[in-house]
Amino acid sequence: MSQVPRKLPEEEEGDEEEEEEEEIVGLAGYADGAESSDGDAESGGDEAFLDFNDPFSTEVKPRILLMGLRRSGKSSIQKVVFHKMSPNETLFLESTNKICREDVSNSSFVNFQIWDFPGQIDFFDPTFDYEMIFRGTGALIFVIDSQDDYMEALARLHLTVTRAYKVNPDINFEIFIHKVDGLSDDHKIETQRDIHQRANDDLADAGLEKIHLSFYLTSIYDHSIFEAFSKVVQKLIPQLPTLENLLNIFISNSGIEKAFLFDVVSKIYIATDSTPVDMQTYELCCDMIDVVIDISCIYGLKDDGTGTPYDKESMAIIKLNNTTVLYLKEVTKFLALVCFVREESFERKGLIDYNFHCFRKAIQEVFEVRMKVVRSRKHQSHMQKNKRPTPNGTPRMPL
Ligand SMILES: Nc1nc2c(ncn2[C@@H]2O[C@H](COP(=O)(O)OP(=O)(O)OP(=O)(O)O)[C@@H](O)[C@H]2O)c(=O)[nH]1
Repeated sequence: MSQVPRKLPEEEEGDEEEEEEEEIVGLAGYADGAESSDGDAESGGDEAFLDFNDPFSTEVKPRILLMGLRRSGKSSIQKVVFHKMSPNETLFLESTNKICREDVSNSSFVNFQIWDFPGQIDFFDPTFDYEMIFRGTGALIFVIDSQDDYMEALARLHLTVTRAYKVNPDINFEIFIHKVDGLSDDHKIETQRDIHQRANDDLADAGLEKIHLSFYLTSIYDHSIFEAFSKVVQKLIPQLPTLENLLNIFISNSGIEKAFLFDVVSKIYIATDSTPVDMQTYELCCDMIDVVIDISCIYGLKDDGTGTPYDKESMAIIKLNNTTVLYLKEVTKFLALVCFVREESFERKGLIDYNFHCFRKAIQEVFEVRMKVVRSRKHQSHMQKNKRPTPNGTPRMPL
């Protein structure tokens, strides 16, 4: 089953060629057609898997697997992060009984597929082709319910990680110690330490200490799940170091304290400058995006309901009572820059805006490089197809 990604109002069909390119570079609009270029994947056809075996396509459209025991919270995470479901509503989610594949590439900059596995599935059943699944995977998120006894989860984690690593050593293993909203601060730290220790000991006992596991404390009841997902996604973005560099240059030349590049739809931040991120700052950014989109949806659309709530004109300034200014500006149709600026630095808004203009241009250039590669690749494969003779031996093109 594939679920339709959340969309903001107004959907238009775009030119097929253009749509595919835009989707890859992340410059596509909210108005993109609902048709997914992953139609093959959705239908479960072989072509989808062939596509994932191609290192280039893996790079641009990685697959993220959500695994873990039953009721650990996998579907809730997916619904809250990508469908804006309120955490309380997840109480009524039914147990997943088959693999749910969702392509998020048409709904946001963040361009990947999420596969939600049912907790009770025995994916090492010989009839189940796990090799095929792990081969095209960028990240494997293993969800552990911290409010439950996690011994069984740890055993399953070990089995999953070792099998997956054998098939594809490049997978990022991301462990979500989930539902920590029910734990005290001390208990959280202790649980994380214990899980970390046991999981790594198990790997060391199996002689696999080279496998790296990353741990996150998460809950759908606060922003921790968005922050953790941001970090998982960032590791899959090949342009990340360039984006970080650009952000560093931008903030140091503009007197800005901190800047985040956000995917507006999912509120995942795809890059930030190299100063440390604190949770409160991130939460404020998320709240600001919500305010901007909500107000724009209510007052920004035309009388007949057309228009988009986020476009080239989108920007917002919020002055906090602690002499800090929050400044949001549109970068591309999917991305927003959210900055923290001191009031005195914000007096030089002209300078900030000029630097922003340069920053935005640089970002677009970064993605244009990718677009050129995609175009030339497409052209090459088109030429190769045309060169192949027809089944009766006659050439397809005049020689
Ligand atoms: N307290 C708390 N409960 C959560 C959290 N995330 C999910 N839950 C609850 O956990 C229960 C199970 O969530 P699901 O998302 O259905 O779990 P699942 O892993 O997809 O389960 P299967 O589909 O059976 O594999 C639901 O009642 C959720 O409301 C969390 O962060 N904190």
